[in-house]
Amino acid sequence: MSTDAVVEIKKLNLIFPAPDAPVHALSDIDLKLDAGDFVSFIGPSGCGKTTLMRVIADLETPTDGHISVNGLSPEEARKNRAYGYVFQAPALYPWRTVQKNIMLPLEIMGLSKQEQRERAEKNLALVNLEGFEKKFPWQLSGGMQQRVSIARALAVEPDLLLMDEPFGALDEITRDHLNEQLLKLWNQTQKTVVFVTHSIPEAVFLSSKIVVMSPRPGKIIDIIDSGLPRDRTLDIRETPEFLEISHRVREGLRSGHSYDD
Ligand SMILES: Nc1ncnc2c1ncn2[C@@H]1O[C@H](COP(=O)(O)OP(=O)(O)OP(=O)(O)O)[C@@H](O)[C@H]1O
Repeated sequence: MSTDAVVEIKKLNLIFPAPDAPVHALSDIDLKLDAGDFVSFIGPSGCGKTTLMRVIADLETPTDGHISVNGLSPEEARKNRAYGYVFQAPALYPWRTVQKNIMLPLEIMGLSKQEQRERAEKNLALVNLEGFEKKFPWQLSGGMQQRVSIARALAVEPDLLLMDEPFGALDEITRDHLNEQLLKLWNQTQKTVVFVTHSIPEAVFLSSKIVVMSPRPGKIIDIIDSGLPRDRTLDIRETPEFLEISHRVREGLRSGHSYDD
């Protein structure tokens, strides 16, 4: 395995055991993600996007094959706090303020109170939520809550930001706005991001690499290295280059019969 890759996966399979019919969730996955990539996993419901991300995060164990994260096993990488995870729902504690929500994992890490406060402040600024430290989650909109959970994930200073359909529950206007903000954040922080989505425009707009998956069993059908500039605005969605990549994603999904599901 080369050491420059942040994530390297070779011939990986994952079969969920079940007494009646085991589920072959991931089949022969080969994938290499480089530092600074913004990678989207796109595919229909049940194709294994979340499972693949959970394998990277050491939340699932593959049945066979090889995976390394920063040249280490996923377990070692997790112990080194390589991951920040953002879920579909913001999963904030309602009885803790925004600041205290962000500080919680830092408290568990044993950082000093001052370091916790500094990191909360810095990462709230990154998601444009300065001044909201003392608010409670229920005082914020859904989009703002999701930004808090992104700030919380970034505050542990992970190499890899793993995002599982973080904007799936939001309206399209809010989602567009957050997509633009997320791209800015990616450019500012130079993090490696892995992002799960069902949306072709979202995947093409955000990504430097798009991984198209098909169900039964979950396979990678196509890996598209996007030639779009890193610094993009939503206007790019009207350009022939954007439409060409979208077309290739759609063709990949169609060849995997994803539309039948
Ligand atoms: N713990 C588990 N035990 C058994 N089967 C599971 C388990 N977790 C996931 N699966 C199955 O594995 C397959 C892949 O699931 P996964 O959640 O990764 O898909 P997905 O592409 O993320 O779907 P969605 O877009 O709906 O979130 C599905 O058929 C799912 O039912």
